Amino acid sequence: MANTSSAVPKVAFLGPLGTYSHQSAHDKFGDNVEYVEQRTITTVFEAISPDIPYGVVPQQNSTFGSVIETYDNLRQPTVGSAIFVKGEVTISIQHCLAVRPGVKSEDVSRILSHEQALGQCANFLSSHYPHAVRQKVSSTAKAAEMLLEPETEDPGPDAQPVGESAAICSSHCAHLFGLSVLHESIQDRSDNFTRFFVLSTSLHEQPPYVPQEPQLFRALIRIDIFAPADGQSPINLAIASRPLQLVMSTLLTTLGVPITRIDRRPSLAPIPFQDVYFVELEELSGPPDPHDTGHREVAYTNPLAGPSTLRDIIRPQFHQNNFAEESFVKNQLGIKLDKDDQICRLSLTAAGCPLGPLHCPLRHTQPSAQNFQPPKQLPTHPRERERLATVCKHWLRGLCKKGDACEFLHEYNLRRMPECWWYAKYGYCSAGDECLYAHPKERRIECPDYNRGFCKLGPTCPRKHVRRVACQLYLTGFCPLGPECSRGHPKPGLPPPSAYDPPPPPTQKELGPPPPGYGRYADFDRGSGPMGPGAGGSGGPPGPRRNLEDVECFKCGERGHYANHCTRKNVPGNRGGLDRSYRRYGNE
Ligand SMILES: O=C(O)C(=O)Cc1ccccc1
Repeated sequence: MANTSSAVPKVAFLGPLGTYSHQSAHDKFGDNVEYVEQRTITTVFEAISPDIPYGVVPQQNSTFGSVIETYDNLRQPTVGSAIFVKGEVTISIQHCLAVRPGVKSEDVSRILSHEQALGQCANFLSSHYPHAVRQKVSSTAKAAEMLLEPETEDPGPDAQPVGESAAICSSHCAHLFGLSVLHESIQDRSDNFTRFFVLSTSLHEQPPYVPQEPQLFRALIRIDIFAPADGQSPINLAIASRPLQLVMSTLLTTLGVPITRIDRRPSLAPIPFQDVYFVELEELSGPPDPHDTGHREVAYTNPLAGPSTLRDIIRPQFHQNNFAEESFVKNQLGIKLDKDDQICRLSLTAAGCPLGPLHCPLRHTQPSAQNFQPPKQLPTHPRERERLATVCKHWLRGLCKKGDACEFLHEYNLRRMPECWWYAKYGYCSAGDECLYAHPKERRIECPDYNRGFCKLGPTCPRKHVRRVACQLYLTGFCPLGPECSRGHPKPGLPPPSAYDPPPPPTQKELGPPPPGYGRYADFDRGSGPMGPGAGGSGGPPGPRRNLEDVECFKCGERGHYANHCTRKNVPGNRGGLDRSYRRYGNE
């Protein structure tokens, strides 16, 4: 049994002797320690100190779930700073119903036990003792002990008989207290296990039990909001107002190790409906065993220390490079650098860090999303490439309907203006250098390759491709018209390099009349070609200027001037001028 020498380490447990906590503590520590019984789980936590450096508390039952009192104590700030979860032990729980010797089952009107034991036997109690009052006490052994206590209060002469009490405890406990067992193995599930935490004042020291080869490593992480003390930054409140569930869900999707358990209790922070989470992580040393009953040697690893991938989750060490120059820049030059904090691993995930860059204590780098875009595929066809480098002529007039989908540039860029229509068509533009549109010099000469029969550049060739029917005379040997011939005279030999040179700027004489429809000359360009007067110069070849005496004003109907020079502004009719519809359709 317990070693009473004061030199041996002490282990606090939920007493009195005979509890499952006592049994589990003994399973773990054996006879090499002194056991110090405590009245409640809370007092076990309180007892842990340099004098009593270890404790054992029930934590989770396979049937009834978490031991609330333990988790409530795990919320305390001392846990994680002065008290650490250092190990665990799992035992099988077999309850019995014990009574004072001589008490029969029909006399039982009250059943005492720890709330966990009452919960694990709930079905049995409902079916066998439906009318018995269930009373929670601090432990199973305490319940057994209470059966032996004399009635303290005098019930008075008129009081009804209260009946007999029974206790749910282990058979060993019943035997210890000299009780009779009415029913054995009364828990609702035959496979009923409870895990106990081994608490220690030291995170690093091995507790006084023989360490076995651990089969897995676990870590318990508490995620909480700490209440802002007076004078503290209001940032804590800001964090508090953020739902911690978000942190949790992000953690779940981000952590690379299995989360074996999550518990949640109301936070100790004075914020309504704020919870504290306990996340249990597991680092498997081998593949998980599907027939695993949970009885494996477990070592608790400090997630912040030691060679463990768990540490990387809590304090990720990646991306952190300290260069020698940094200290020189900071200390010698006194230049402020970016925060030296670790980079927040959550911020690098797709879900992002729920605390945001303002409230997260770690560094949030913000690489541009552009960095992760695949490079934009340039069109392969040279003509398409040329388009990408050309301002959209429709956009320039505010008429492009394609918006972002337009393959031309939507920006003012004088270097990338589209080609001047007049220049492209006629090889000159009367606006000359004033013209905002592009005047590619090559456009003014005919493509010597095309004239020979084939230009490999096709439509992308900057020079003019003028289609001509080959001159039959020339092909058969001699054309008397020579260069004046309007038909093609394809040369068999390679053109000289000078044939590709842009021509010298045209002289005023060469320019001739301005192209049809161009600006201020537009009125004079309405040639009397096949489309008749007023057909417009756009697209048509420049015709000879009309004699003004032949021109009839569209507005007033008089001859001698165009409508834009009409002085009779108030004449009614079409577009403010005369109604001349009768002329077209007759006078009816
Ligand atoms: O009361 C005890 O004996 C305890 O150790 C707590 C407990 C109760 C029921 C199952 C497991 C642990």
